[in-house]
Amino acid sequence: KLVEDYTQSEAASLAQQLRDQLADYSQAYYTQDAPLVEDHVYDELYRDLEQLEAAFPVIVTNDSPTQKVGGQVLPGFTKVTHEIPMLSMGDVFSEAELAAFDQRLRKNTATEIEYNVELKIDGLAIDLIYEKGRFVRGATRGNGTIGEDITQNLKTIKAIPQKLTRPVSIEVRGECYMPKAAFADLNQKREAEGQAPFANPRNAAAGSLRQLDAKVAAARQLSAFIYTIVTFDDVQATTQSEALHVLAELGFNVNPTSVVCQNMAEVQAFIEQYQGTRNDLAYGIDGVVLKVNDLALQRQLGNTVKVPRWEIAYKFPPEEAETVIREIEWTV
Ligand SMILES: NC(=O)c1cc2c(=O)c3cc(F)ccc3oc2nc1N
Repeated sequence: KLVEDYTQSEAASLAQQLRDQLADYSQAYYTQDAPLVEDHVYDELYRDLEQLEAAFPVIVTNDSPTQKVGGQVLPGFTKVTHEIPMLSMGDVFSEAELAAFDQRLRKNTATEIEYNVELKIDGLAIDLIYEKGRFVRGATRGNGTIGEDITQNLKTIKAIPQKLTRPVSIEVRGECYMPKAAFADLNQKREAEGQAPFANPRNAAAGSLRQLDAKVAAARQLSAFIYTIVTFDDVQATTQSEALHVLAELGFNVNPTSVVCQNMAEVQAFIEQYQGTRNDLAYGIDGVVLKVNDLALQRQLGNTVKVPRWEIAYKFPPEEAETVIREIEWTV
C-alpha cells in the first residue's frame, strides 16, 4: 500500500507498531549485544516510519526514533539543578593506597564488606531522568549541583533508550563515552578537513556533548554505560550488583564486566586482568571502581563534601607514558 492509501488513524497505528518494533530491535542491538535483525531491515522499517510521519505529521510522537536527532540549533544550554548532588570519586594510584582504603572501611564498619568492582569508563558523567518510562531530561555533572541540560544531544545517542521496558519514573547516572573506533574516524575526518584532532576519546566526547547543534552531536557515534540508580520510588535493589541488573532489565546499556569481590585479593585479580587487556576493549578505561556492594551500608557511610566514602577509583598508570618508555628502551 502506498502511504497515501492509509487513513490517518491507520497511519497512526501502523506508525506506533513500527516504533515499538524499532525500539525492540535497537534495545537488543545495544544492550544484549545480539541484533535481532540485519541493519538493512531496521533501516527499511525506519524509512517506512519516516514516510508515514512525513505524510501525517500529526501522528509523530516525541519518543519516535525519528525524533532522536535534534531540531533547532540551541542558543546555549539551560542550567539544571541536581536535587541529589553528582559527586566525583576519590582516587588512588597504588595498591598500598587501595589496601589502606579497604582497611579504613573495615575498621569503621562492624559488618563484612564485599565490593562491586567495575571498569572506570573514561568518559564524562551524565544524569538521566525518566518519567513513566520516557526519557525527559539529560544533564552534565557541572559543578555537582548545577549542570547543563543536554537532553537534545543525549537523545541522539542510540545506547540511551527513549523509552524503558517498564513505565517507571527514575533518575539514573552513567558515563557518556566515544568508542575508540569512532574516535579514530573522527580524528581522521578532522585532520582531512585541516582541523585539530581531539587529544583523547574523553575530550572528543565532552566536545561532542557541548555541541549546540544536535545534528553534529548525532554524527559523533557516542555511547553510554549506566551504573547508578539515583531514585528508588519505582524500583528496588539492595546491592550495587543488583542495581546493575535492574538497570539492564529496564533497557539501559550496562557494562557487562563488573564482579563482586569478597576481599582485596579478588580485587587485585580483576585489576591485573583489565590493566593488561585494556587495549583490547572497544572503549577507553582509566582504572577500576570499587563500590561497597550493600546499598544500605553505602548510605550509612555517606559522603564527604566532595566524594562518597563508600567507593574509590583505582587509576591505572597512564599508558602513554608506558609506550614512550618502551620506545626509548628500544632505541637504546
Ligand atoms: N567512570 C566510571 O565508569 C564510573 C564513574 C562513577 C562515578 O563517577 C560515581 C560518582 C559518584 F558520586 C557515585 C558513584 C559513582 O560511580 C561510578 N561508577 C563508574 N563505573
